[in-house]
Amino acid sequence: MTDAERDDAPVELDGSEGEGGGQILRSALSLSLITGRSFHLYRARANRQPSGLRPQHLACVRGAEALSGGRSEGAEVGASELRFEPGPVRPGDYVLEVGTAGSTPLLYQCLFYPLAVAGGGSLTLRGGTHLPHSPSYHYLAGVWQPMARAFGLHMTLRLVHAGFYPEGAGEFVAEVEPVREPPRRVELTARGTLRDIAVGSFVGGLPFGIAERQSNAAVAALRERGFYSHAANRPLPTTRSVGTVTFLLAQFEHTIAGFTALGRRGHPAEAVGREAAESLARFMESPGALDEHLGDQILLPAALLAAGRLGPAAPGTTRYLPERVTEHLTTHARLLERFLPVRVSVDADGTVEVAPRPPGGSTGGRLATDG
Ligand SMILES: Nc1ncnc2c1ncn2[C@@H]1O[C@H](COP(=O)(O)OP(=O)(O)OP(=O)(O)O)[C@@H](O)[C@H]1O
Repeated sequence: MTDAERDDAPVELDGSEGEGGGQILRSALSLSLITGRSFHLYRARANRQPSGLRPQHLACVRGAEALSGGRSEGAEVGASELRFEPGPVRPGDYVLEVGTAGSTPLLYQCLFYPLAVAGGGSLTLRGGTHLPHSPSYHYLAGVWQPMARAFGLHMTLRLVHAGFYPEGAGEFVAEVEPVREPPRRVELTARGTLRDIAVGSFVGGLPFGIAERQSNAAVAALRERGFYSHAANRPLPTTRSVGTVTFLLAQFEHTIAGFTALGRRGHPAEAVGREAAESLARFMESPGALDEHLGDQILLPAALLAAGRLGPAAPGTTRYLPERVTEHLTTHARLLERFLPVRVSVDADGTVEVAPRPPGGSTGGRLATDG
């Protein structure tokens, strides 16, 4: 056991560091459940307006308590300080609500790793499934899920109802398997040739013609840039909420990238389709193997692999080239190094390496963002 793991004192976390958003809390909860270490978060979400914890963050705290019988202090809306003490995670089936339009994919990413490491189970999550500034359900299923599989983390996902802002009221069900055969090394430093672009255009509770207009615009904007794509328009089941989404899934020889654009009132369907196409076009201009969001999200499984926390296999190393080194990425990296004996470093060309920390070694090297 290393120093980083032996320490019984709560991990002290300054929530205003770097990006200063909700991700610090969500990842701290995941890591606390996996390592058994408690934490004290202060200045929570100091860089956001309004600052402090929001209902969707509290839903993650409640979820972490439900999985482990752990305890928290200070978990209230608007709170800037929180203490969390985990219990042992119990494999099993859980039904959790994020409340009005909180993100179920973000809640899932928080609880999935502890549940998988503990032996698996199922999560039925209710709230928003397609919300701004978070992974959409389609991104989770199309991009994040295959990435997790590369680390020996398997799941089955099923969308029951889509939930859009502001009502939310969506639901998805995840069957989480125990970890199997983690790899020794994950190398995602080149995407290789482009194989396929699928345009998915969806409407929930709104006229189907909107889905056709979104996908026509996305296909045309891609064609103008020299990319050929194929489209499928689908209705999504909803309960109370209505909304639309365009999701582009780009398959490369070695990696997958995904781009979500959401409809909003007063925003033409064509603009939504073009927005998704432009995100993909920007990605194509970079040498990145992974889109910028996966670039911060992959750090958690990579760190678990490097710390030997994914089953009995020896610690492994992950190397990848994200579209951009974002502040989300660097903030997340520093957090992981607080809980686990790992080192995250970024090369001059932007390649990220997550490796076991050498005995007596310091934390990562250059970690400046490019933006
Ligand atoms: N379009 C997108 N596709 C996939 N993932 C996304 C997208 N937009 C944001 N994300 C991911 O969602 C997460 C959001 O983290 P952030 O710290 O901003 O959390 P938050 O709780 O939403 O923040 P806030 O503190 O603003 O409430 C990040 O992992 C980011 O990569």
